[in-house]
Amino acid sequence: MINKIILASKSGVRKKILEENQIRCLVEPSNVDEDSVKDSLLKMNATPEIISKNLAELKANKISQRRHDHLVLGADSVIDLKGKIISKPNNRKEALEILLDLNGQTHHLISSVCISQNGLMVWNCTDKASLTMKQMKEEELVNYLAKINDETLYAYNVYQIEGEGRSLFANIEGDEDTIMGLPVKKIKEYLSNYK
Ligand SMILES: Nc1nc2c(ncn2[C@@H]2O[C@H](COP(=O)(O)OP(=O)(O)OP(=O)(O)O)[C@@H](O)[C@H]2O)c(=O)[nH]1
Repeated sequence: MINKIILASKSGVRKKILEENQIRCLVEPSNVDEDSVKDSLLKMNATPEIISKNLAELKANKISQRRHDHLVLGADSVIDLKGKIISKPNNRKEALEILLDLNGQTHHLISSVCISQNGLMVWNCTDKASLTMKQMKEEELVNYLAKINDETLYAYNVYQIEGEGRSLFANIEGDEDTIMGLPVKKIKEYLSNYK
């Protein structure tokens, strides 16, 4: 069983999820330019799932190319609303627009993971959760946003499922770890069988 890998992510949440599952990790963020990758993939009509898979692989391969001594894990999470990718807001006006788009609708939170070795993908997985938002008044959404600080809003997008965000939803199907950015059960299974 491998229990020490490199996490190619600046996400403290992902590190926490790995450590809570007895997977020790060294952190080396990839700092991949996600927006330019997304833009070029969208020009090729890539789906949100394809975009998240590609970003996870780019992040893992970039670090793995210079760290041949470890397995490297990259990850990416996207919101898929009826086939349209919903990226993180750049300001509070955009955050409210996202919430209004998600309002009363069902969307998917897709988290993709890639494990690379010597600069190449050796394993990957993608997991989806389905979240149905309550039909809320705009005023309620404004009041909700007022409770979310900038750091959380711009790091995690418009909801933190383990926090205030849960109150937005009428129904949630799927793994909470996946929603938080890491389908850790599948990762554990792979690493425990790694030879
Ligand atoms: N705590 C929490 N974090 C969430 C939730 N939903 C998404 N996230 C985090 O939001 C971020 C999604 O953005 P990504 O681009 O996948 O990752 P990142 O944080 O920018 O970090 P990199 O992997 O370095 O790109 C990740 O850090 C996820 O862990 C949630 O409900 N709760």
